[in-house]
Amino acid sequence: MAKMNFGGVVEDVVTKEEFPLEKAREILKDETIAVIGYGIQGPGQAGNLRDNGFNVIVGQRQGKTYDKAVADGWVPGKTLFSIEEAAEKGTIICMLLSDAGQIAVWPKLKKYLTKGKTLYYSHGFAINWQDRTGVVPPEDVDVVMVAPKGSGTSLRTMFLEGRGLNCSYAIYQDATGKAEEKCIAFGIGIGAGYLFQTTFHKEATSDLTGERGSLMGAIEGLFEAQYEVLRSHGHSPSEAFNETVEELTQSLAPLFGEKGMDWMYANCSTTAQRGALDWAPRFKAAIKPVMEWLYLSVENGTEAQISIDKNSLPDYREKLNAELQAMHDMEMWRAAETVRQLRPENN
Ligand SMILES: NC(=O)C1=CN([C@@H]2O[C@H](COP(=O)(O)OP(=O)(O)OC[C@H]3O[C@@H](n4cnc5c(N)ncnc54)[C@H](O)[C@@H]3O)[C@@H](O)[C@H]2O)C=CC1
Ligand SMILES: CC(=O)[C@](C)(O)C(=O)O
Ligand SMILES: [Mg+2]
Ligand SMILES: [Mg+2]
Repeated sequence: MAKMNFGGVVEDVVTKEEFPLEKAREILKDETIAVIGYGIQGPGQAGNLRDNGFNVIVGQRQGKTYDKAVADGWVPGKTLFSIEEAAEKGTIICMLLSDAGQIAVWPKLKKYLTKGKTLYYSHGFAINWQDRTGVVPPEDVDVVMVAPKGSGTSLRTMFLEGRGLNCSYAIYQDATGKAEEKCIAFGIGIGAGYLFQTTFHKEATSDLTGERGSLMGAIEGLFEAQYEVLRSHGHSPSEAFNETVEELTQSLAPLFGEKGMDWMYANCSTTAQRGALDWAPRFKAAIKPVMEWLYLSVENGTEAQISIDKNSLPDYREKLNAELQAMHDMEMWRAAETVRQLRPENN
């Protein structure tokens, strides 16, 4: 553990310096890691673990993603199995099915959680809302979590670029006395940037807040509101899109990603700085009550229940795809396609 100061608050975190890959390999050398589910996180975690020299198998039901696993080099009968076969062979069972899928398969899978095995999650969902999910692990298994703070797609691409995606980790149940070292070793194995400690409860609530908030929901709401106001006042799609999204992703967000918001501000005009400093508190005041509403809706289980109900419907995928298509078809995101096409590096 390294003690690091985060804005005046000291936290214990794990980095590859105190916990190198060789140590992680040593800790997990006798384990068979069974990655159950090959959607978004599955390929990222399984691929990184395999490339890092761990003993990994994949369990996935037949269909398009099974074929993707084959295309990625997982060999049927050797490293690629049905969900149940993989769960039987694995000593670390990684629940990387969708959160609703985990509820559906739990009754079939729990019999493979024999004494001393490890049940691994990348989200606090199943355990934190166990009154709604029905997931109650046997007492003689370790239950741990490493939650990558980003898409499984980025986990893989950042690994291939020699970078790392930050992850949180938590221990829910330590039956063997070795849950924590296994958990951290796993996090290093999947290519974490640094690892910070949490609980299943804190991960689940912060994650659902973040994705509904600034990471996905709030940012789309912000973009749509500004784009529509600009368009309704006679600005062209090109102007509205560049002032709302393109400039942010291509010029300004990389600046504050690299050296902080004040540095991004400092690299903009004094006119922009004056206005942004005046308007930031107004947006904060308008948005904060919605954030409190969101947090409450997560904390009291409403958001989890909506996800469970909607994502357990037999046609959830068609319905989700239709909603994503409607987003794709919005003028703003169609304008985006032309803007991307016009990036000099794209033509
Ligand atoms: N998508 C991401 O990048 C992130 C996901 N997570 C967590 O990681 C876990 C996995 O999430 P994703 O990779 O997004 O999952 P996903 O939605 O991509 O689904 C993974 C797999 O689940 C299988 N599946 C779904 N329902 C099933 C059922 N009833 N029976 C059998 N198989 C079923 C699908 O075939 C799919 O291959 C979740 O706990 C999620 O909250 C955490 C961080 C980021
Ligand atoms: C990518 C991530 O961590 C999210 C947004 O929380 C998720 O995909 O659930
Ligand atoms: Mg997340
Ligand atoms: Mg999430």
